[in-house]
Amino acid sequence: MRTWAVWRDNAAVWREIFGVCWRRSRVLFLSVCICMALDTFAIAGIGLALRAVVTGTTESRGALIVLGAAGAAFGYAADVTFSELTFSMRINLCELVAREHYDRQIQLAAMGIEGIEHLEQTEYLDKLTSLEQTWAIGQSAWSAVEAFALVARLFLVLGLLGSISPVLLVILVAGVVPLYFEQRSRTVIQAADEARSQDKRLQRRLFEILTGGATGKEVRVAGTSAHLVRLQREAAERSERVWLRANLEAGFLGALGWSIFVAAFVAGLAVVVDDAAHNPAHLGDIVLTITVGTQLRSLVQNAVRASTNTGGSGRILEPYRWLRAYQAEHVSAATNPAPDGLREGITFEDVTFTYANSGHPALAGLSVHLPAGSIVAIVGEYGSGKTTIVKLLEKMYRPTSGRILVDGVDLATIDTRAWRSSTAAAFQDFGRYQSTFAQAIALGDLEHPERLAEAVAHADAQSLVDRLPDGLDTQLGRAFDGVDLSEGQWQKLALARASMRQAPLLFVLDEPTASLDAPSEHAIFERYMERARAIAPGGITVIVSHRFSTVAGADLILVLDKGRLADAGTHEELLAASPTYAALYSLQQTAYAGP
Ligand SMILES: Nc1ncnc2c1ncn2[C@@H]1O[C@H](COP(=O)(O)OP(=O)(O)OP(=O)(O)O)[C@@H](O)[C@H]1O
Repeated sequence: MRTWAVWRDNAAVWREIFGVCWRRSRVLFLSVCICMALDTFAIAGIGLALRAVVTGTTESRGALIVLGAAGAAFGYAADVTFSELTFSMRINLCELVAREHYDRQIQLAAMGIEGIEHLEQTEYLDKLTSLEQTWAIGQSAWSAVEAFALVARLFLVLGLLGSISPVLLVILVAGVVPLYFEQRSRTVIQAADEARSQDKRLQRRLFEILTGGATGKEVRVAGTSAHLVRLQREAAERSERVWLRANLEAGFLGALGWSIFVAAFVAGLAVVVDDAAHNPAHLGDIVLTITVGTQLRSLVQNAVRASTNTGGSGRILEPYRWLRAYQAEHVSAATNPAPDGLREGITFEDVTFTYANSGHPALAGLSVHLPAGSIVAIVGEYGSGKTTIVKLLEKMYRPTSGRILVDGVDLATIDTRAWRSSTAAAFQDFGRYQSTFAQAIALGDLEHPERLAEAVAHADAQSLVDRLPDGLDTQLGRAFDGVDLSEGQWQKLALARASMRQAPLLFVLDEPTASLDAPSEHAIFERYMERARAIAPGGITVIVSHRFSTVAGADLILVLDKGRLADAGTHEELLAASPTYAALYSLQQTAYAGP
Protein backbone atom coordinates (compact mmCIF):
# COMPACT_ATOMS: atom_id res chain seq x y z
CA MET A 1 0.00 0.00 0.00
CA ARG A 2 2.85 2.30 0.95
CA THR A 3 4.71 1.47 -2.28
CA TRP A 4 1.58 2.13 -4.27
CA ALA A 5 1.14 5.50 -2.57
CA VAL A 6 4.77 6.39 -3.36
CA TRP A 7 4.30 5.49 -7.03
CA ARG A 8 1.08 7.49 -7.17
CA ASP A 9 2.82 10.51 -5.62
CA ASN A 10 5.79 10.10 -7.98
CA ALA A 11 3.41 9.95 -10.93
CA ALA A 12 1.85 13.23 -9.82
CA VAL A 13 5.29 14.89 -9.79
CA TRP A 14 6.13 13.37 -13.19
CA ARG A 15 2.94 14.83 -14.65
CA GLU A 16 4.01 18.19 -13.29
CA ILE A 17 7.52 17.76 -14.76
CA PHE A 18 6.15 17.00 -18.23
CA GLY A 19 3.89 20.04 -17.95
CA VAL A 20 6.91 22.19 -17.08
CA CYS A 21 8.97 20.64 -19.96
CA TRP A 22 6.12 21.35 -22.35
CA ARG A 23 5.77 24.95 -21.23
CA ARG A 24 9.51 25.68 -21.19
CA SER A 25 10.39 24.16 -24.58
CA ARG A 26 7.78 22.51 -26.77
CA VAL A 27 10.32 21.93 -29.54
CA LEU A 28 12.69 19.99 -27.30
CA PHE A 29 9.86 18.12 -25.61
CA LEU A 30 8.31 16.97 -28.90
CA SER A 31 11.72 16.17 -30.41
CA VAL A 32 12.59 13.89 -27.49
CA CYS A 33 9.22 12.09 -27.73
CA ILE A 34 9.47 11.61 -31.51
CA CYS A 35 13.09 10.40 -31.37
CA MET A 36 12.21 7.91 -28.62
CA ALA A 37 9.25 6.57 -30.62
CA LEU A 38 11.28 6.22 -33.82
CA ASP A 39 14.13 4.54 -31.97
CA THR A 40 11.65 2.01 -30.63
CA PHE A 41 10.81 0.84 -34.15
CA ALA A 42 14.37 0.95 -35.51
CA ILE A 43 15.45 -2.42 -34.04
CA ALA A 44 12.45 -4.25 -35.42
CA GLY A 45 13.08 -2.57 -38.80
CA ILE A 46 16.68 -3.81 -38.86
CA GLY A 47 15.59 -7.42 -38.22
CA LEU A 48 12.92 -7.29 -40.90
CA ALA A 49 15.30 -5.71 -43.41
CA LEU A 50 17.94 -8.41 -42.83
CA ARG A 51 15.34 -11.12 -43.27
CA ALA A 52 14.41 -9.48 -46.60
CA VAL A 53 18.10 -9.63 -47.65
CA VAL A 54 18.30 -13.37 -46.92
CA THR A 55 14.93 -14.08 -48.56
CA GLY A 56 16.01 -12.01 -51.60
CA THR A 57 19.22 -14.06 -51.79
CA THR A 58 17.52 -17.47 -51.58
CA GLU A 59 14.86 -16.42 -54.08
CA SER A 60 17.37 -14.54 -56.33
CA ARG A 61 15.39 -11.28 -56.10
CA GLY A 62 17.95 -8.46 -56.56
CA ALA A 63 15.54 -5.61 -55.80
CA LEU A 64 14.57 -7.21 -52.47
CA ILE A 65 18.26 -7.61 -51.54
CA VAL A 66 18.98 -3.94 -52.29
CA LEU A 67 15.85 -2.78 -50.49
CA GLY A 68 16.63 -4.98 -47.46
CA ALA A 69 20.28 -3.83 -47.32
CA ALA A 70 19.24 -0.18 -47.60
CA GLY A 71 16.57 -0.72 -44.95
CA ALA A 72 19.05 -2.37 -42.57
CA ALA A 73 21.61 0.41 -43.09
CA PHE A 74 18.92 3.03 -42.52
CA GLY A 75 17.71 1.16 -39.44
CA TYR A 76 21.21 1.04 -37.90
CA ALA A 77 21.79 4.71 -38.68
CA ALA A 78 18.39 5.63 -37.25
CA ASP A 79 19.01 3.58 -34.10
CA VAL A 80 22.36 5.25 -33.39
CA THR A 81 21.20 8.73 -34.39
CA PHE A 82 17.92 8.68 -32.49
CA SER A 83 19.38 7.25 -29.31
CA GLU A 84 22.23 9.81 -29.34
CA LEU A 85 19.82 12.64 -30.09
CA THR A 86 17.39 11.50 -27.40
CA PHE A 87 20.21 11.31 -24.87
CA SER A 88 21.61 14.79 -25.45
CA MET A 89 18.20 16.44 -25.87
CA ARG A 90 17.00 14.86 -22.64
CA ILE A 91 20.00 16.22 -20.78
CA ASN A 92 19.35 19.66 -22.24
CA LEU A 93 15.69 19.52 -21.34
CA CYS A 94 16.40 18.37 -17.77
CA GLU A 95 18.97 21.13 -17.27
CA LEU A 96 16.63 23.72 -18.73
CA VAL A 97 13.77 22.64 -16.49
CA ALA A 98 16.07 22.54 -13.44
CA ARG A 99 17.55 25.96 -14.15
CA GLU A 100 14.36 27.74 -15.06
CA HIS A 101 11.90 26.04 -12.78
CA TYR A 102 13.01 23.66 -10.04
CA ASP A 103 16.02 25.62 -8.72
CA ARG A 104 13.68 28.54 -8.16
CA GLN A 105 10.82 26.41 -6.83
CA ILE A 106 13.05 24.69 -4.30
CA GLN A 107 14.63 27.92 -3.13
CA LEU A 108 11.22 29.58 -2.82
CA ALA A 109 9.79 26.55 -1.02
CA ALA A 110 12.76 26.44 1.38
CA MET A 111 12.50 30.16 2.09
CA GLY A 112 8.69 30.02 2.21
CA ILE A 113 8.87 27.95 5.39
CA GLU A 114 8.16 30.39 8.16
CA GLY A 115 10.60 29.20 10.77
CA ILE A 116 14.04 27.60 10.86
CA GLU A 117 13.26 24.48 12.86
CA HIS A 118 13.82 22.21 9.84
CA LEU A 119 17.22 23.76 9.18
CA GLU A 120 18.46 22.53 12.55
CA GLN A 121 17.58 18.88 12.00
CA THR A 122 20.17 16.72 10.28
CA GLU A 123 17.60 14.56 8.50
CA TYR A 124 16.06 17.59 6.83
CA LEU A 125 19.41 19.08 5.99
CA ASP A 126 20.32 15.82 4.25
CA LYS A 127 17.12 16.07 2.25
CA LEU A 128 17.84 19.63 1.21
CA THR A 129 21.39 18.66 0.28
CA SER A 130 20.15 15.93 -2.03
CA LEU A 131 17.94 18.51 -3.74
CA GLU A 132 21.00 20.38 -4.94
CA GLN A 133 20.93 18.13 -8.03
CA THR A 134 17.76 19.62 -9.41
CA TRP A 135 18.36 18.25 -12.91
CA ALA A 136 17.78 14.78 -11.44
CA ILE A 137 14.13 15.72 -10.76
CA GLY A 138 13.46 16.10 -14.50
CA GLN A 139 15.64 13.09 -15.21
CA SER A 140 13.41 10.93 -12.98
CA ALA A 141 10.37 11.59 -15.17
CA TRP A 142 12.28 10.79 -18.35
CA SER A 143 13.62 7.59 -16.82
CA ALA A 144 10.00 6.53 -16.37
CA VAL A 145 9.26 7.24 -20.04
CA GLU A 146 12.44 5.44 -21.08
CA ALA A 147 11.44 2.39 -19.04
CA PHE A 148 8.04 2.43 -20.72
CA ALA A 149 9.61 2.80 -24.22
CA LEU A 150 12.04 -0.05 -23.54
CA VAL A 151 9.28 -2.37 -22.41
CA ALA A 152 7.33 -1.44 -25.58
CA ARG A 153 10.44 -2.22 -27.64
CA LEU A 154 10.81 -5.52 -25.83
CA PHE A 155 7.27 -6.52 -26.67
CA LEU A 156 7.74 -5.47 -30.30
CA VAL A 157 10.83 -7.65 -30.60
CA LEU A 158 9.13 -10.56 -28.90
CA GLY A 159 6.11 -10.11 -31.18
CA LEU A 160 8.46 -10.45 -34.14
CA LEU A 161 9.98 -13.60 -32.71
CA GLY A 162 6.50 -14.98 -32.07
CA SER A 163 5.62 -14.35 -35.71
CA ILE A 164 8.52 -16.63 -36.74
CA SER A 165 7.56 -19.43 -34.40
CA PRO A 166 5.29 -19.39 -31.35
CA VAL A 167 7.92 -21.63 -29.70
CA LEU A 168 10.23 -18.61 -29.65
CA LEU A 169 7.87 -16.94 -27.26
CA VAL A 170 9.48 -19.12 -24.64
CA ILE A 171 12.26 -16.52 -24.83
CA LEU A 172 9.67 -14.08 -23.50
CA VAL A 173 9.45 -16.14 -20.35
CA ALA A 174 13.23 -16.59 -20.29
CA GLY A 175 13.60 -12.83 -20.71
CA VAL A 176 11.89 -12.35 -17.36
CA VAL A 177 14.50 -14.50 -15.62
CA PRO A 178 17.50 -12.13 -16.04
CA LEU A 179 15.12 -9.26 -15.39
CA TYR A 180 14.31 -10.79 -12.02
CA PHE A 181 17.94 -11.59 -11.18
CA GLU A 182 19.21 -8.17 -12.30
CA GLN A 183 16.59 -6.56 -10.13
CA ARG A 184 17.70 -8.66 -7.18
CA SER A 185 21.34 -7.85 -7.75
CA ARG A 186 20.52 -4.16 -7.84
CA THR A 187 18.68 -4.53 -4.55
CA VAL A 188 21.81 -6.14 -3.11
CA ILE A 189 23.92 -3.22 -4.37
CA GLN A 190 21.47 -0.65 -3.02
CA ALA A 191 21.36 -2.33 0.37
CA ALA A 192 25.17 -2.31 0.46
CA ASP A 193 25.20 1.35 -0.52
CA GLU A 194 22.91 2.14 2.37
CA ALA A 195 24.86 -0.10 4.74
CA ARG A 196 28.09 1.75 4.01
CA SER A 197 26.60 5.25 3.95
CA GLN A 198 27.47 5.92 7.58
CA ASP A 199 31.10 5.00 6.97
CA LYS A 200 31.14 7.14 3.85
CA ARG A 201 29.74 10.08 5.82
CA LEU A 202 32.37 9.49 8.47
CA GLN A 203 35.10 9.46 5.81
CA ARG A 204 33.80 12.72 4.36
CA ARG A 205 33.58 14.40 7.77
CA LEU A 206 37.10 13.25 8.69
CA PHE A 207 38.38 14.57 5.37
CA GLU A 208 36.72 17.93 6.06
CA ILE A 209 38.20 18.02 9.55
CA LEU A 210 41.67 17.25 8.25
CA THR A 211 41.53 19.76 5.42
CA GLY A 212 39.34 22.50 6.92
CA GLY A 213 40.84 25.81 8.00
CA ALA A 214 39.50 26.03 11.57
CA THR A 215 39.64 22.30 12.34
CA GLY A 216 43.00 21.89 10.59
CA LYS A 217 44.57 24.29 13.09
CA GLU A 218 43.22 22.38 16.09
CA VAL A 219 44.22 19.01 14.64
CA ARG A 220 47.78 20.22 14.06
CA VAL A 221 48.16 21.66 17.54
CA ALA A 222 46.66 18.58 19.17
CA GLY A 223 48.80 16.28 16.99
CA THR A 224 45.83 14.05 16.23
CA SER A 225 46.18 13.93 12.45
CA ALA A 226 47.68 10.39 12.38
CA HIS A 227 44.81 9.14 14.54
CA LEU A 228 42.20 10.77 12.31
CA VAL A 229 43.85 9.43 9.17
CA ARG A 230 43.73 5.94 10.71
CA LEU A 231 40.04 6.34 11.54
CA GLN A 232 39.42 7.40 7.98
CA ARG A 233 41.31 4.40 6.57
CA GLU A 234 39.38 2.02 8.83
CA ALA A 235 36.08 3.53 7.67
CA ALA A 236 37.23 3.20 4.04
CA GLU A 237 38.19 -0.47 4.57
CA ARG A 238 34.86 -1.32 6.21
CA SER A 239 33.00 0.38 3.41
CA GLU A 240 35.11 -1.40 0.74
CA ARG A 241 34.48 -4.83 2.31
CA VAL A 242 30.72 -4.32 2.24
CA TRP A 243 30.91 -3.06 -1.34
CA LEU A 244 33.08 -5.90 -2.61
CA ARG A 245 30.86 -8.57 -1.03
CA ALA A 246 27.75 -7.00 -2.54
CA ASN A 247 29.34 -6.74 -5.98
CA LEU A 248 30.36 -10.39 -5.94
CA GLU A 249 26.87 -11.47 -4.93
CA ALA A 250 25.29 -9.18 -7.54
CA GLY A 251 27.66 -10.49 -10.23
CA PHE A 252 26.76 -14.09 -9.40
CA LEU A 253 23.02 -13.36 -9.52
CA GLY A 254 23.38 -11.54 -12.86
CA ALA A 255 25.40 -14.36 -14.41
CA LEU A 256 22.87 -16.94 -13.22
CA GLY A 257 19.95 -15.08 -14.78
CA TRP A 258 21.71 -14.57 -18.09
CA SER A 259 22.82 -18.21 -18.28
CA ILE A 260 19.19 -19.30 -18.06
CA PHE A 261 18.24 -16.80 -20.74
CA VAL A 262 21.06 -17.88 -23.09
CA ALA A 263 20.04 -21.55 -22.67
CA ALA A 264 16.45 -20.69 -23.64
CA PHE A 265 17.63 -18.54 -26.54
CA VAL A 266 19.89 -21.29 -27.94
CA ALA A 267 17.01 -23.79 -27.64
CA GLY A 268 14.70 -21.40 -29.54
CA LEU A 269 17.31 -20.79 -32.19
CA ALA A 270 17.70 -24.59 -32.65
CA VAL A 271 13.96 -24.80 -33.40
CA VAL A 272 14.28 -22.07 -36.07
CA VAL A 273 17.39 -23.68 -37.60
CA ASP A 274 15.63 -27.06 -37.70
CA ASP A 275 12.64 -25.46 -39.46
CA ALA A 276 14.90 -23.67 -41.98
CA ALA A 277 16.72 -26.96 -42.69
CA HIS A 278 13.42 -28.44 -43.90
CA ASN A 279 12.20 -25.24 -45.58
CA PRO A 280 14.91 -23.05 -47.27
CA ALA A 281 12.37 -20.22 -47.68
CA HIS A 282 12.64 -19.75 -43.90
CA LEU A 283 16.42 -19.18 -43.91
CA GLY A 284 15.80 -15.46 -43.32
CA ASP A 285 14.11 -16.36 -40.05
CA ILE A 286 17.47 -17.50 -38.67
CA VAL A 287 18.97 -14.08 -39.41
CA LEU A 288 15.92 -12.33 -37.96
CA THR A 289 16.04 -14.50 -34.83
CA ILE A 290 19.75 -13.87 -34.27
CA THR A 291 19.46 -10.13 -35.01
CA VAL A 292 16.48 -9.52 -32.81
CA GLY A 293 17.37 -12.13 -30.22
CA THR A 294 20.82 -10.67 -29.58
CA GLN A 295 19.18 -7.29 -29.10
CA LEU A 296 17.15 -8.84 -26.33
CA ARG A 297 20.07 -8.91 -23.94
CA SER A 298 20.78 -5.18 -24.16
CA LEU A 299 17.06 -4.46 -24.25
CA VAL A 300 16.39 -6.40 -21.08
CA GLN A 301 19.43 -4.86 -19.40
CA ASN A 302 18.40 -1.35 -20.37
CA ALA A 303 14.81 -2.00 -19.29
CA VAL A 304 16.08 -3.15 -15.88
CA ARG A 305 18.37 -0.14 -15.60
CA ALA A 306 15.61 2.28 -16.60
CA SER A 307 13.05 0.71 -14.28
CA THR A 308 15.55 0.72 -11.40
CA ASN A 309 16.40 4.36 -12.15
CA THR A 310 12.70 5.10 -12.18
CA GLY A 311 12.26 3.44 -8.82
CA GLY A 312 15.48 5.04 -7.58
CA SER A 313 14.23 8.43 -8.68
CA GLY A 314 12.16 8.26 -5.51
CA ARG A 315 15.43 9.19 -3.81
CA ILE A 316 15.28 12.63 -5.35
CA LEU A 317 11.50 12.96 -5.57
CA GLU A 318 10.97 12.00 -1.94
CA PRO A 319 12.87 15.03 -0.54
CA TYR A 320 11.22 17.22 -3.17
CA ARG A 321 7.75 16.04 -2.19
CA TRP A 322 8.69 16.33 1.46
CA LEU A 323 9.85 19.92 1.02
CA ARG A 324 6.62 20.91 -0.71
CA ALA A 325 4.43 19.20 1.87
CA TYR A 326 6.47 20.67 4.72
CA GLN A 327 6.26 24.13 3.21
CA ALA A 328 2.50 23.80 2.70
CA GLU A 329 2.18 22.89 6.39
CA HIS A 330 4.53 25.58 7.65
CA VAL A 331 3.59 28.49 5.48
CA SER A 332 2.27 31.29 7.60
CA ALA A 333 -1.46 31.89 7.30
CA ALA A 334 -1.23 34.99 9.47
CA THR A 335 -2.72 38.06 7.84
CA ASN A 336 -2.84 40.77 10.50
CA PRO A 337 -0.77 43.79 9.39
CA ALA A 338 2.34 44.75 11.28
CA PRO A 339 1.76 47.95 13.27
CA ASP A 340 3.28 51.23 12.01
CA GLY A 341 4.59 52.06 15.42
CA LEU A 342 4.35 50.55 18.89
CA ARG A 343 2.10 52.16 21.46
CA GLU A 344 2.21 49.71 24.38
CA GLY A 345 5.04 47.36 23.54
CA ILE A 346 5.67 43.62 23.35
CA THR A 347 4.39 41.30 26.05
CA PHE A 348 5.51 37.72 26.70
CA GLU A 349 2.54 35.95 28.23
CA ASP A 350 3.61 32.74 30.00
CA VAL A 351 5.80 31.72 27.05
CA THR A 352 7.38 28.29 27.08
CA PHE A 353 9.49 26.96 24.23
CA THR A 354 11.07 23.55 23.73
CA TYR A 355 13.24 22.77 20.72
CA ALA A 356 11.99 19.81 18.68
CA ASN A 357 15.09 17.72 19.36
CA SER A 358 15.33 18.60 23.04
CA GLY A 359 13.72 17.05 26.08
CA HIS A 360 13.56 20.17 28.24
CA PRO A 361 12.32 23.70 27.65
CA ALA A 362 14.80 26.40 26.59
CA LEU A 363 12.35 28.96 27.97
CA ALA A 364 9.85 28.21 30.70
CA GLY A 365 6.83 30.32 31.65
CA LEU A 366 8.34 33.64 30.57
CA SER A 367 6.06 36.57 31.39
CA VAL A 368 7.46 40.02 30.84
CA HIS A 369 6.49 43.31 29.22
CA LEU A 370 8.94 45.16 26.95
CA PRO A 371 7.62 48.75 26.96
CA ALA A 372 7.35 50.67 23.69
CA GLY A 373 10.32 52.95 23.10
CA SER A 374 12.62 51.11 25.51
CA ILE A 375 16.08 49.61 25.35
CA VAL A 376 15.92 46.11 26.77
CA ALA A 377 19.01 44.13 27.67
CA ILE A 378 18.93 40.38 28.16
CA VAL A 379 21.72 38.96 30.25
CA GLY A 380 22.40 35.54 31.68
CA GLU A 381 24.75 32.60 31.67
CA TYR A 382 25.52 30.47 28.60
CA GLY A 383 22.50 28.49 27.48
CA SER A 384 20.06 30.44 29.67
CA GLY A 385 17.68 31.13 26.75
CA LYS A 386 18.72 34.62 25.55
CA THR A 387 19.02 33.77 21.85
CA THR A 388 15.82 31.75 22.02
CA ILE A 389 13.93 34.94 22.99
CA VAL A 390 15.47 36.68 19.97
CA LYS A 391 14.42 33.85 17.64
CA LEU A 392 10.87 33.88 19.01
CA LEU A 393 10.68 37.65 18.50
CA GLU A 394 11.75 37.23 14.87
CA LYS A 395 9.19 34.44 14.39
CA MET A 396 11.87 31.85 13.63
CA TYR A 397 9.93 29.58 16.01
CA ARG A 398 6.52 29.68 17.57
CA PRO A 399 6.10 29.38 21.33
CA THR A 400 5.28 25.85 22.42
CA SER A 401 2.76 27.43 24.75
CA GLY A 402 1.85 30.97 25.74
CA ARG A 403 1.71 34.03 23.50
CA ILE A 404 3.77 37.00 22.45
CA LEU A 405 1.58 40.08 22.10
CA VAL A 406 2.51 43.09 20.00
CA ASP A 407 0.37 45.99 21.22
CA GLY A 408 -2.12 43.36 22.36
CA VAL A 409 -2.14 41.43 19.03
CA ASP A 410 -0.80 37.86 19.03
CA LEU A 411 2.47 37.87 17.04
CA ALA A 412 1.45 34.50 15.54
CA THR A 413 -1.42 36.24 13.74
CA ILE A 414 0.72 39.04 12.28
CA ASP A 415 1.85 38.57 8.68
CA THR A 416 5.39 37.18 9.06
CA ARG A 417 6.92 38.96 6.09
CA ALA A 418 5.43 42.31 7.12
CA TRP A 419 6.60 41.83 10.71
CA ARG A 420 10.13 40.93 9.68
CA SER A 421 10.36 43.89 7.34
CA SER A 422 9.54 46.17 10.28
CA THR A 423 12.37 44.67 12.31
CA ALA A 424 16.14 44.47 12.04
CA ALA A 425 18.47 41.95 13.60
CA ALA A 426 22.14 41.14 13.99
CA PHE A 427 22.29 37.49 14.94
CA GLN A 428 24.95 35.81 16.97
CA ASP A 429 25.67 33.36 14.15
CA PHE A 430 25.71 35.96 11.40
CA GLY A 431 26.35 35.17 7.73
CA ARG A 432 29.72 35.71 6.08
CA TYR A 433 28.75 36.61 2.54
CA GLN A 434 31.53 36.29 0.01
CA SER A 435 30.47 39.25 -2.12
CA THR A 436 31.74 42.82 -2.22
CA PHE A 437 31.73 44.61 1.12
CA ALA A 438 28.93 46.90 -0.09
CA GLN A 439 26.75 44.01 -1.31
CA ALA A 440 27.18 42.16 1.97
CA ILE A 441 25.82 45.21 3.80
CA ALA A 442 23.09 46.08 1.31
CA LEU A 443 21.56 42.60 1.79
CA GLY A 444 20.14 44.09 4.97
CA ASP A 445 17.75 46.20 2.90
CA LEU A 446 18.04 45.93 -0.87
CA GLU A 447 15.50 48.69 -1.41
CA HIS A 448 17.56 51.46 0.14
CA PRO A 449 21.19 51.25 -1.05
CA GLU A 450 21.66 54.96 -0.27
CA ARG A 451 21.72 54.06 3.43
CA LEU A 452 24.99 52.19 3.10
CA ALA A 453 27.31 54.93 4.35
CA GLU A 454 25.10 55.59 7.36
CA ALA A 455 24.97 51.87 8.22
CA VAL A 456 28.78 51.67 8.00
CA ALA A 457 29.10 54.62 10.36
CA HIS A 458 26.65 53.12 12.87
CA ALA A 459 28.62 49.90 13.01
CA ASP A 460 31.86 51.84 13.56
CA ALA A 461 33.16 50.24 10.37
CA GLN A 462 34.40 53.30 8.43
CA SER A 463 38.05 52.83 9.41
CA LEU A 464 37.78 49.20 8.32
CA VAL A 465 36.39 50.25 4.92
CA ASP A 466 39.19 52.80 4.54
CA ARG A 467 41.78 50.09 5.00
CA LEU A 468 40.27 47.75 2.38
CA PRO A 469 42.05 47.82 -1.02
CA ASP A 470 38.93 48.81 -2.97
CA GLY A 471 36.91 50.30 -0.15
CA LEU A 472 33.26 49.31 -0.28
CA ASP A 473 33.87 47.50 -3.60
CA THR A 474 36.41 45.10 -2.11
CA GLN A 475 35.63 41.47 -2.84
CA LEU A 476 35.39 39.40 0.32
CA GLY A 477 36.22 35.77 1.02
CA ARG A 478 38.70 33.25 -0.31
CA ALA A 479 36.20 31.53 -2.58
CA PHE A 480 36.42 34.43 -5.04
CA ASP A 481 40.04 35.48 -4.43
CA GLY A 482 38.83 38.16 -2.09
CA VAL A 483 40.08 39.65 1.14
CA ASP A 484 39.46 37.62 4.28
CA LEU A 485 38.26 39.49 7.33
CA SER A 486 38.93 38.82 10.99
CA GLU A 487 36.06 37.68 13.25
CA GLY A 488 35.65 41.19 14.64
CA GLN A 489 35.60 42.69 11.14
CA TRP A 490 32.98 40.23 9.98
CA GLN A 491 30.96 41.12 13.05
CA LYS A 492 31.14 44.85 12.26
CA LEU A 493 29.95 44.06 8.77
CA ALA A 494 26.99 42.09 10.19
CA LEU A 495 26.17 45.06 12.43
CA ALA A 496 26.26 47.41 9.46
CA ARG A 497 23.92 45.05 7.60
CA ALA A 498 21.47 45.11 10.49
CA SER A 499 21.67 48.90 10.59
CA MET A 500 20.44 49.27 7.01
CA ARG A 501 16.83 49.29 8.10
CA GLN A 502 16.01 52.67 9.51
CA ALA A 503 13.58 53.10 12.35
CA PRO A 504 12.56 49.45 12.79
CA LEU A 505 9.83 48.61 15.30
CA LEU A 506 12.13 46.06 16.82
CA PHE A 507 15.91 46.14 16.60
CA VAL A 508 17.64 43.05 17.93
CA LEU A 509 21.34 42.77 18.59
CA ASP A 510 22.35 39.30 19.76
CA GLU A 511 25.86 39.46 21.20
CA PRO A 512 26.75 42.16 18.67
CA THR A 513 30.21 42.78 20.05
CA ALA A 514 31.34 39.34 21.17
CA SER A 515 34.31 39.39 18.78
CA LEU A 516 35.21 43.04 19.32
CA ASP A 517 37.76 44.67 21.59
CA ALA A 518 36.63 46.71 24.61
CA PRO A 519 36.95 50.21 23.04
CA SER A 520 35.03 49.12 19.91
CA GLU A 521 32.41 47.48 22.07
CA HIS A 522 32.00 50.63 24.13
CA ALA A 523 31.79 52.89 21.06
CA ILE A 524 29.26 50.65 19.40
CA PHE A 525 27.02 50.36 22.44
CA GLU A 526 27.04 54.11 22.93
CA ARG A 527 26.07 54.59 19.30
CA TYR A 528 23.31 51.98 19.34
CA MET A 529 21.87 53.28 22.60
CA GLU A 530 21.77 56.72 21.02
CA ARG A 531 20.24 55.32 17.87
CA ALA A 532 17.67 53.40 19.90
CA ARG A 533 16.51 56.63 21.52
CA ALA A 534 16.00 58.13 18.08
CA ILE A 535 14.27 55.06 16.62
CA ALA A 536 10.67 55.21 15.35
CA PRO A 537 7.93 56.13 17.82
CA GLY A 538 7.79 53.31 20.28
CA GLY A 539 10.52 51.19 18.64
CA ILE A 540 12.13 48.63 20.95
CA THR A 541 15.82 47.76 20.95
CA VAL A 542 16.78 44.39 22.41
CA ILE A 543 20.45 43.80 23.18
CA VAL A 544 21.67 40.39 24.26
CA SER A 545 24.96 40.25 26.08
CA HIS A 546 27.04 38.29 28.50
CA ARG A 547 28.69 41.45 29.72
CA PHE A 548 26.55 43.08 32.36
CA SER A 549 28.60 46.26 32.48
CA THR A 550 28.05 47.21 28.84
CA VAL A 551 24.25 47.14 29.08
CA ALA A 552 23.94 48.89 32.42
CA GLY A 553 22.35 51.90 30.67
CA ALA A 554 19.37 49.88 29.36
CA ASP A 555 15.84 50.82 30.49
CA LEU A 556 15.04 47.26 31.37
CA ILE A 557 17.41 44.39 32.05
CA LEU A 558 16.13 40.82 31.99
CA VAL A 559 18.23 38.33 33.90
CA LEU A 560 17.72 34.81 32.63
CA ASP A 561 18.64 31.68 34.50
CA LYS A 562 18.17 28.23 32.94
CA GLY A 563 15.29 29.38 30.75
CA ARG A 564 13.50 31.27 33.50
CA LEU A 565 13.28 34.97 34.15
CA ALA A 566 15.26 35.33 37.38
CA ASP A 567 14.91 39.11 37.67
CA ALA A 568 13.93 42.20 35.72
CA GLY A 569 14.49 45.92 36.27
CA THR A 570 16.96 48.74 35.71
CA HIS A 571 20.61 48.35 36.61
CA GLU A 572 20.13 50.25 39.87
CA GLU A 573 16.98 48.34 40.80
CA LEU A 574 18.65 45.04 40.13
CA LEU A 575 21.77 45.91 42.08
CA ALA A 576 19.56 46.72 45.03
CA ALA A 577 17.04 43.90 44.74
CA SER A 578 18.63 40.99 42.90
CA PRO A 579 21.45 39.13 44.68
CA THR A 580 22.06 37.04 41.51
CA TYR A 581 22.48 40.15 39.37
CA ALA A 582 24.57 41.95 41.97
CA ALA A 583 26.84 38.92 42.41
CA LEU A 584 27.33 38.35 38.67
CA TYR A 585 27.84 42.05 38.05
CA SER A 586 30.50 42.42 40.71
CA LEU A 587 32.16 39.17 39.59
CA GLN A 588 32.46 40.51 36.05
CA GLN A 589 33.63 43.91 37.23
CA THR A 590 36.41 42.24 39.20
CA ALA A 591 37.30 39.92 36.32
CA TYR A 592 37.53 42.76 33.79
CA ALA A 593 39.34 45.06 36.20
CA GLY A 594 41.97 42.37 36.78
CA PRO A 595 43.86 41.52 39.99
N1 LIG B 1 18.45 24.48 17.79
C1 LIG B 1 18.43 23.99 19.02
N2 LIG B 1 18.03 22.74 19.22
C2 LIG B 1 17.99 22.21 20.47
N3 LIG B 1 18.34 22.88 21.57
C3 LIG B 1 18.77 24.15 21.43
C4 LIG B 1 18.84 24.76 20.15
N4 LIG B 1 19.29 26.02 20.29
C5 LIG B 1 19.48 26.17 21.63
N5 LIG B 1 19.18 25.06 22.29
C6 LIG B 1 19.22 24.86 23.75
O1 LIG B 1 18.34 25.79 24.34
C7 LIG B 1 18.92 26.35 25.50
C8 LIG B 1 18.94 27.88 25.37
O2 LIG B 1 19.79 28.20 24.29
P1 LIG B 1 20.05 29.71 23.84
O3 LIG B 1 20.87 29.67 22.61
O4 LIG B 1 18.78 30.43 23.81
O5 LIG B 1 20.94 30.22 25.07
P2 LIG B 1 21.77 31.54 25.20
O6 LIG B 1 21.48 32.08 26.55
O7 LIG B 1 21.57 32.44 24.04
O8 LIG B 1 23.23 30.95 25.17
P3 LIG B 1 24.59 31.65 24.69
O9 LIG B 1 24.90 32.72 25.70
O10 LIG B 1 25.58 30.55 24.75
O11 LIG B 1 24.36 32.17 23.32
C9 LIG B 1 20.28 25.73 25.67
O12 LIG B 1 20.17 24.67 26.58
C10 LIG B 1 20.60 25.17 24.29
O13 LIG B 1 21.37 24.01 24.39
